[in-house]
Amino acid sequence: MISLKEVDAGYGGKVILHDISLEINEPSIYIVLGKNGAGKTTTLRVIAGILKPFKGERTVKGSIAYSSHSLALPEEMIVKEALTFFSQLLGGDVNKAIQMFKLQDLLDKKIANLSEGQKKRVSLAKIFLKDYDIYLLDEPTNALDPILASEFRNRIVELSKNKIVIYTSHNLYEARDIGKYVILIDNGKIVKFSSVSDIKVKEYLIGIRASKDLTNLLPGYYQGEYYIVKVKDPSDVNTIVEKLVKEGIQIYEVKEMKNPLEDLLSG
Ligand SMILES: Nc1ncnc2c1ncn2[C@@H]1O[C@H](COP(=O)(O)OP(=O)(O)OP(=O)(O)O)[C@@H](O)[C@H]1O
Repeated sequence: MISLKEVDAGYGGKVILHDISLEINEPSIYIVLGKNGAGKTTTLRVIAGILKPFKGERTVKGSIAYSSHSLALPEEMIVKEALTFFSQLLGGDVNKAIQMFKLQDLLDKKIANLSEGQKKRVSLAKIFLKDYDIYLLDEPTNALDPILASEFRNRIVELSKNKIVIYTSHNLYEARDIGKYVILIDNGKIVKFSSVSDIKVKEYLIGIRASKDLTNLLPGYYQGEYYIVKVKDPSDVNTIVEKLVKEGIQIYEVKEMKNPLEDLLSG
């Protein structure tokens, strides 16, 4: 259970979070969205109990796993030593965590010499050594390769059946993919707390790079080598791709040109 009541919090006397109230009881995935500097990490720090509010009330019942933005790893240790150290400190099963994050080949490497993604895997393995009641995950898939990121998201969905997971992200697609609730933070305030299914995005801008000129086939326009089409729902992209393939056109790339979160935050 997490409860914040009229919390102000920040750093060095400067208020960053203004009058934040939040009640979370139901096990589920809550995605915290917001622009850079909006206050997502600060909110997680308050929930984690690392940052004491200037005013208001914080109540949390249950054990907390916190995966911070800054990875906070002992850089001089090799991976195996670090995980053993964490398991001695926190308890838990090192081998399970090693397998979960595919760390077998990295065990004898010094943490300082790992790539960002590899460090992220070690840092996530640390919080999956044992079970917690509440998981606070600050951009957990950032720097993970797409396969690991997808496996990780599946694991989190499974976990959220009986745990509270609060997950910050910049990506509304990721939110839609796994989130049940969205907490939108803007300028240190919670401006929206709703079901993901209630979030309406006006339109998605999709860029298509293809073997032929698409001007006469689809309503849209060129921006560099991408042909831009506007769709109301991400699933419309499949229909468009199928249509183009039927016309014998080769598709090199389909990508999201603008994060729909921008629309959400601009009202
Ligand atoms: N340790 C700190 N000391 C002073 N100010 C800080 C500190 N950490 C964050 N801030 C400030 O607090 C504000 C909110 O930062 P926070 O990290 O919570 O944002 P965020 O939404 O997580 O951003 P991002 O998406 O960039 O991670 C920013 O203006 C930031 O400069």
